Amino acid sequence: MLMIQKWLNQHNELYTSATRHPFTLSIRDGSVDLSAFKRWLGQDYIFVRAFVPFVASLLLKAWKESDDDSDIEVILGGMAALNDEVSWFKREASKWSVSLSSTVPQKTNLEYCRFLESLMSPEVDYTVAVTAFWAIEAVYQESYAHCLSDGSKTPEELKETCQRWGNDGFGQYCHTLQNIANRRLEKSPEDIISKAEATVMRVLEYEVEFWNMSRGET
Ligand SMILES: Cc1ncc(CNC=O)c(N)n1
Repeated sequence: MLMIQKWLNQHNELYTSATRHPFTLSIRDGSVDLSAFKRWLGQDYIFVRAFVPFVASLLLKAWKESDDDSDIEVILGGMAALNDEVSWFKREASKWSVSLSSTVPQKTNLEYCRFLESLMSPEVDYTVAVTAFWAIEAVYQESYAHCLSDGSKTPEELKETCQRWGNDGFGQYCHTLQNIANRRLEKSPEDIISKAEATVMRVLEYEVEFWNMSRGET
């Protein structure tokens, strides 16, 4: 069995808490509190700005370490999507009257961004970093695709947000990332596999906490 599938089975509870979080479930059933959505929007813009240099560092690792040239193209495609995403956040924030310049990063966000920064170190193996990248993207893909699936009552004004990460193209892209990660993991020694697994767990925990921020209790 492929490594990522094995981990998802083993850590199914954690994976489900990230991909079926009360915040995204509330979008899906239409009960979402719009102030929670706005809080998420402001915080996620800050996260995405830190995510760009992480992906740049991953591109550098792929160029130095990858055994397959097409990895670079996949990651570069992810970068291009982020360029578009940054513009989208600005437009969306103005639509919802969220001031991005006065949004203060919450503790969880700062911690998640610091964790990303730790993964940018040249000491971190390409296999570990690309596996983390897959996990970060996959949580959003699964969470938002669920908001568009059969029986969802997602409010019209939130459908574009769900489409951004829930569309089929993004799903295909996540699948490609998963294939890259599995290919690398198959060829990796035990210590790298353990590090990658622990990193995926950390990502999932941070993603749960990130959704929790939408509650605005802190
Ligand atoms: C906290 C978090 N995790 C994953 C993503 C999705 N990747 C890029 O947009 C995101 N925007 N925010």
